[in-house]
Amino acid sequence: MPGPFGESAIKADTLVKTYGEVTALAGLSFTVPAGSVFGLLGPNGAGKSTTMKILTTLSRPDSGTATVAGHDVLREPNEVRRAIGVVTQRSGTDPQATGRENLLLAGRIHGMRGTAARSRVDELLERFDLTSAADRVVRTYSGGMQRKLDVAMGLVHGPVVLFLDEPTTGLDPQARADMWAEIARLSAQERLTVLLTTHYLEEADHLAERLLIVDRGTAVASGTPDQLKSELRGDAVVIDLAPEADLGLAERAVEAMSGTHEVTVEGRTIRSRVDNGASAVPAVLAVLEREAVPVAAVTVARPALDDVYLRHTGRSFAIAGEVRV
Ligand SMILES: Nc1ncnc2c1ncn2[C@@H]1O[C@H](COP(=O)(O)OP(=O)(O)OP(=O)(O)O)[C@@H](O)[C@H]1O
Repeated sequence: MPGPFGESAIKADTLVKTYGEVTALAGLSFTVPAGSVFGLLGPNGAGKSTTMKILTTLSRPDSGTATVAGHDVLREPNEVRRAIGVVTQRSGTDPQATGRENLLLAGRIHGMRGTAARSRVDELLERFDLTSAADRVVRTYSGGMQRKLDVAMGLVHGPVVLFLDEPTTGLDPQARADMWAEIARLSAQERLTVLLTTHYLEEADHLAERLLIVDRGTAVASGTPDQLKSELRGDAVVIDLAPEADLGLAERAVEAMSGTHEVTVEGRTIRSRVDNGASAVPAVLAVLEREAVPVAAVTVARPALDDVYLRHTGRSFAIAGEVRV
């Protein structure tokens, strides 16, 4: 179902931004379907923050255009600001005020007053599981609670697009899992469009329906996490043979199967690449049974997003994270 501004909540078209000699964005284009979670990934200095700043009207591109929620970021910045929520890495909360006071203040900044503001704040406190802590000052909150309050503040005026800059950096695993669940719920149930940047490939894989890998100000790869991973040579199927199995016979049988590549044998383990692991496993088992080769175990492993990242940026994610370009 198209939203009020069509199927795309964000359209960036050939964005260029330079800072003196440094080209932060070199013609970046992408679209974000309405109601989806979109992940922007890239090493330090790739241009993620610059992109966020342009889309949230805090910076102007040298050239190129962008629309957010159907409004042009340059010609209609006020309409864009009304339609978006922004949660930056640095918390915008006042630690000396209570959670409720912070939310009421955020509402007031958006012109919300009286009963409407109070009931919206109650609703958000409830949704983010902060009701019992609502009247405590924020400096007593755990990191996870503070982050939830940050996101609640970004949502107080009911935006249709939410920008989240590294939403779970510094959170413990439980708080991260809670935040993931909340972001997934917001997009699924409320058709909120979420653009997030993250340094956690696992987070991008888990949460983002589509990903854009940015490097040196341009898009180097995009697609669903599964699409990006399937660009690699498919799934790995690992067959552990029983001790009495005929190794040579098993290897020949697997090699002869169509759609099976790169068959290698190590000890009693046969590894191969297949296009689709889930459908290949029953076929592999059937072939080995026909040849009377006893099998101890079969496992399927999908390529990790880190492999995709390495392929497209020439650097592994962990190393790239430390490199300033
Ligand atoms: N205000 C500025 N003045 C000068 N150079 C800047 C400015 N802002 C960004 N840059 C440069 O532009 C490039 C892109 O920076 P940007 O902050 O967009 O990258 P990023 O992908 O968000 O990185 P990070 O993950 O470190 O936040 C970098 O080379 C950066 O040094």
